[in-house]
Amino acid sequence: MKKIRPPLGSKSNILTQKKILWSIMASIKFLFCIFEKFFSHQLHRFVTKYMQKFICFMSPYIHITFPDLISGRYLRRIGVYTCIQSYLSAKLSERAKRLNAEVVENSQTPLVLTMGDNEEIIDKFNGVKVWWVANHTSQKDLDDKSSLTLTFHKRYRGLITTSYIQYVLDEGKAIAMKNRKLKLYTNNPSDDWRIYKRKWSCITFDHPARFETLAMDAKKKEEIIDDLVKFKAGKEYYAKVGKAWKRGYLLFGPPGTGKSTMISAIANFMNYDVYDLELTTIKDNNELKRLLIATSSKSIIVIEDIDCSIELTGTRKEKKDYVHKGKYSNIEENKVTLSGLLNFIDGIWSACGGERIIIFTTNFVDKLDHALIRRGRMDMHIEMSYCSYEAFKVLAKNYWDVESHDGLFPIIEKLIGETNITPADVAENLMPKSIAEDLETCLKNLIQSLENAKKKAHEKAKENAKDEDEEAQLKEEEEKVEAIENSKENVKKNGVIHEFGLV
Ligand SMILES: Nc1ncnc2c1ncn2[C@@H]1O[C@H](COP(=O)(O)OP(=O)(O)OP(=O)(O)O)[C@@H](O)[C@H]1O
Repeated sequence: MKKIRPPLGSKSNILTQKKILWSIMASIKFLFCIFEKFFSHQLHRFVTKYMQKFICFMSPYIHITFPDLISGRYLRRIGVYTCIQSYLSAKLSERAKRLNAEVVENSQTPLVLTMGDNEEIIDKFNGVKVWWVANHTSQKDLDDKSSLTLTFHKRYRGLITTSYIQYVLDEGKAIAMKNRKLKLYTNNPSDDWRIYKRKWSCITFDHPARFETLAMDAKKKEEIIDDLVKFKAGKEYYAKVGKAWKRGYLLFGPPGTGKSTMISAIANFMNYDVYDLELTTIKDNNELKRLLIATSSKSIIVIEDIDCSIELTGTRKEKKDYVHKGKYSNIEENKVTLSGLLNFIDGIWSACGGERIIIFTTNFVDKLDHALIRRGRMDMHIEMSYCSYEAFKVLAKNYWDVESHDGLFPIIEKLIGETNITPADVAENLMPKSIAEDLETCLKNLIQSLENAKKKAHEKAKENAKDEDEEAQLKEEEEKVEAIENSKENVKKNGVIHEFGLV
């Protein structure tokens, strides 16, 4: 009798298929258990290894894993993992469905969204599809490990390993740099290097100064901004002309004219970290070089009050003479020499890393050795001068959001043209000391300060003139006495000659 088969897709047929599937799976599991139980560990590993190799050989896909090597470190530099994560977060997080939220301290955007565990997202590069998967393994007694795996078809190996990965790294680095908070570094005394394993200590750099709030001549400000923009975009240009990608600025002017404020404005404008180099704690040129090597690119290296930090004739100076009197005040000599500093600025080591700005500040530009500040080393000399009316208007806008005042601005304009006042003093007057102080009170305070400064300058000039007069009078008298003495001497000499003549 002919057996009647149940129709395909019927309930009994599906049940039969399920039974077969279950029995195949059970058999595999059974075989696997026997294999695990009766074969040695080595053989087990050997078979697993070759199974994996076989699967890889059969699969047309390539997998590249990028581990998070520096997870959890205090000084977290922007590494490959961070770059890729930034790229994926910014470009693709809207496509991912499971996200991790992280509160990152050093980021401009405190809440950073990254791909969730085992989340997969697809990216396209020149029409080629790639897959990114985030992995996170948490093992007992071991550190948590995170990694990102990139999968693509082996046909596109060349394109992906050269162009795409580089593209992702460049984009990710730019995004990470834009999002991070700037850092302010200061060098540790070398005796502490071994203890803390760090040459530089850092804190978040949060100075609000910007070029818009900087009170100075608008044309000069524009020139500086143009120079910075050109420098930032100048990677290829510097390579073409064979020059290291760095630029030096010398800021000079009286105290309180905004040299430090300018450095902060440059750092914020360029989005660069600041390395504040304290020369007086450095023992010798070698240490100076090692500190330089430990700085990163996209940074500003600052030496404030360079005239107080080093003997600029090239000879050494006693440490106890320095303004800085700390741990090292008992050290007799600072062995950082002028030639060491010149090497620091443009020796072969200075080229490592690139994209660096070096800034010196001084109140006494004439005291500096010409070799230190010649063009090429300090490419731009910027004079920070006393407050002009234009600069005052910037400060008035900063502090009170006003651009004019019919009664008081013209008086200030006249007085500011007649006397020297630093932007720091103007700023101090414009800042209200209590809630009761309004704009008019502050402007009147400023007028009072300007009048006082004018009076003081006038008295000083008079005193100087008096001193000069007295000095001139004294000189005249001295000359007269000298003339009388000379004539007496001559008479005496002539007399002697005469006497000789007589003989
Ligand atoms: N050009 C300026 N624009 C805006 N604010 C300024 C300017 N100059 C000075 N100030 C104000 O005065 C304060 C002191 O200025 P700053 O420290 O930048 O002067 P400096 O020239 O570096 O002085 P020093 O030579 O004593 O170090 C700043 O905090 C800022 O508020």
